[in-house]
This record gives sequence, structure tokens and C-alpha cells, in this order.
Amino acid sequence: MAAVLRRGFRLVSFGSSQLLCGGCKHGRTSSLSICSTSSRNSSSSSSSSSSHVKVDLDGSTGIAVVKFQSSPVNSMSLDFLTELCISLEKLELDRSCRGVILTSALPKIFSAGLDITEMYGKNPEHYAEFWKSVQEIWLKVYGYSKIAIAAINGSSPAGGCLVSMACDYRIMADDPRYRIGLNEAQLGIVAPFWFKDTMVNTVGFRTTELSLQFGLMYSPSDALKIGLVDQVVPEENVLSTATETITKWLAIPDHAREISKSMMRKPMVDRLLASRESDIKNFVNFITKDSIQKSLGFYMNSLKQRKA
Ligand SMILES: CCC/C=C/C(=O)SCCNC(=O)CCNC(=O)[C@H](O)C(C)(C)COP(=O)([O-])OP(=O)([O-])OC[C@H]1O[C@@H](n2cnc3c(N)ncnc32)[C@H](O)[C@@H]1OP(=O)([O-])[O-]
Repeated sequence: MAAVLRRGFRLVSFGSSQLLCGGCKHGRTSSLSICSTSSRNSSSSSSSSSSHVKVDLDGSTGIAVVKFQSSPVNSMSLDFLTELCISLEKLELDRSCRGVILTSALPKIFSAGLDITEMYGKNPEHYAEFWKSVQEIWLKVYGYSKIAIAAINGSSPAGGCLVSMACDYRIMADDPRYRIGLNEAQLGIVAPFWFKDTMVNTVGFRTTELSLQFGLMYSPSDALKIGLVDQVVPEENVLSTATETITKWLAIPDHAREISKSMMRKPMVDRLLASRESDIKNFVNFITKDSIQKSLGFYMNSLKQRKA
């Protein structure tokens, strides 16, 4: 929907030739090899895989399952974000796809959030490029013209929670070891306004205020209580429940659902679009501070020590 939103409410269909000049503009497309394992047309199913993302589109239902497969924890590196954005954009342009389910191919982890190594010990140009790709994935998922359901089959901190919240509906696996939330404060970093607004729009102001200040992470049952996820089901049923759920959404005429979604989400999309450059500058200024770099270094060490 980012494309639709940027053009107001005009509903347009695109040719695939526009793919690389569409929403994913951070200029890294040429370095990627996304290999299609079968050709795609409106009636057949297809599968494609890149190093971080696998896509299975069922042409008979119009449902695409997009699986994160970036070992060990699906952390969102620049390459991961770029591949995910391109995959989603391709599906958005594909008339045989009507909805996507985002899930993980790895056990126990939906996504560990942004790849901390992309924000640590690099130069300002790199941070700017990385942040642009984070903006891009949010714009793509939050403004997606098709239905997007998160099938959260593992922990989902920070950026993983953001991508889940940007979907239309969230189903989480009922495992008390899993956690979801915006835990940035725990790392000594601050979620930007569009992370905050996405959470406010999902769970309300007061819960967001507490969540952000404490960097709270919620168990699936607590996430359900505050409305951070919409359903909690046994892990083995997460994908089937997501498929049943998306089928209900598919019963609504596409144009009515899409315009309704746009009506709700366009103001937030526009707000980031209008301030992308200043948001990147803020991020770079913030992340290059010695104190912030120290916090991130400390946090990364603590992750490694916890493992050892
Ligand atoms: C303004 C900015 C906004 C920021 C937004 C964000 O998203 S900030 C992000 C906020 N995200 C978080 O705070 C999540 C931090 N992560 C965790 O809490 C846990 O890793 C887990 C629960 C995701 C998985 O637990 P588990 O026991 O299954 O796995 P494990 O713990 O053993 O890790 C395996 C390996 O992966 C490594 N690695 C892990 N995460 C990241 C990462 N994000 N990045 C890079 N690397 C990461 C970890 O160091 C280890 O490396 P090693 O030693 O093999 O070289």
C-alpha cells in the first residue's frame, strides 16, 4: 500500500518492470540473487528463496508464506531487510497474491530484531544506509496493500516486534519461554517516533508509555492481555491458524479493505515519508555517540556471555 498511499487513494496496478524503482529504494538490489525455483503465473504455485527469506505462494488461494531463514536468530541485517523488502514488493505487484503470512523457518525465534552488529563500530554512512532500510521495511509492511498476518512462532524483540505490529493481525505461539516487545531501552537505545506510534496504535498510550520506558518484553499470554498479539495458539497450529485467519480477510472485497486500511494508516506513513531525512540524521547522531556505542558493545558482550 505504500505505493497506493503515496498516490493518495488512487488504486493502481503495476507492471513488474517497476519493481526495482518502487518502494525498496535503498539501492542494494543488484547485489542480491533471489532465485525462483519455479515460474509464477496466476493459477500455479511458486516458491522462491534467497539467503534470508523463503517465499511460497499458493496460486490457488492467493496466500504467500514468507519465511525468515537467517540463521542463527533472524536478526535484521541490511541484506535481510533488503531481501525481505524486495520479496514483499514482488508479492505486492503479483496479481495472483492477495495476502502474506510472515513467519520464521527457524525454531524458537521469529526475529531477534535489528542486527546489532549493523549499529556498532561502523561509519556514519553505513548507519544511514542501514536506517534507511529499516524505514523501508516499516513503510512496506505498515503500508502494505495486501493482507499481512504475522505468525509469530518464537521470540520477537524490538525490530521483530515492530514488523509484527506493522502487520494487520498477529498470532503467537503459546510457549511461555517466548517474548515479544520493544526492549530498546534495555539496550540503552531509544525507539524512534514511528516505532512508538505503531505501538500506541496497537496497544494504546499508557501501555506503550510503560513498555517503552522499561523496555518491557511480554510472554504470549501477557501480550494477548494487552492486545500486542491478537491470538495465542499452540505452536503447531500457528501457521494453520494464520491461514484460516487470512482466509476470513480474503472474503472482504479487496478494494474496500485496502481503502479502509489506507484511511487508518496513511497519516502515519505520510509522517515518516515527510521526515525520512531528519529521522536518518537523528539516528546517525544518536548511534555514533560514544555512550551509545558503549551500551551496545556491553549488550552484545552480555548476549555472548549468557550463551557461554
Ligand atoms: C534505535 C534502534 C532501534 C533498535 C531496534 C532493535 O531491533 S535492536 C535489537 C534488539 N534485539 C535484542 O535485544 C535481542 C537480543 N537477542 C536475544 O535476546 C536472544 O539472542 C534471542 C532471545 C533472540 C535468542 O536467544 P538464543 O539463546 O536462541 O540465541 P543467543 O542469544 O545464543 O544468540 C545467538 C547468536 O546471535 C547473536 N544475536 C542475538 N541477537 C542478535 C541481534 N539482535 N543482532 C545481532 N546478533 C544477535 C548472539 O550474540 C549470538 O551470537 P554468537 O555468540 O553465536 O556469535
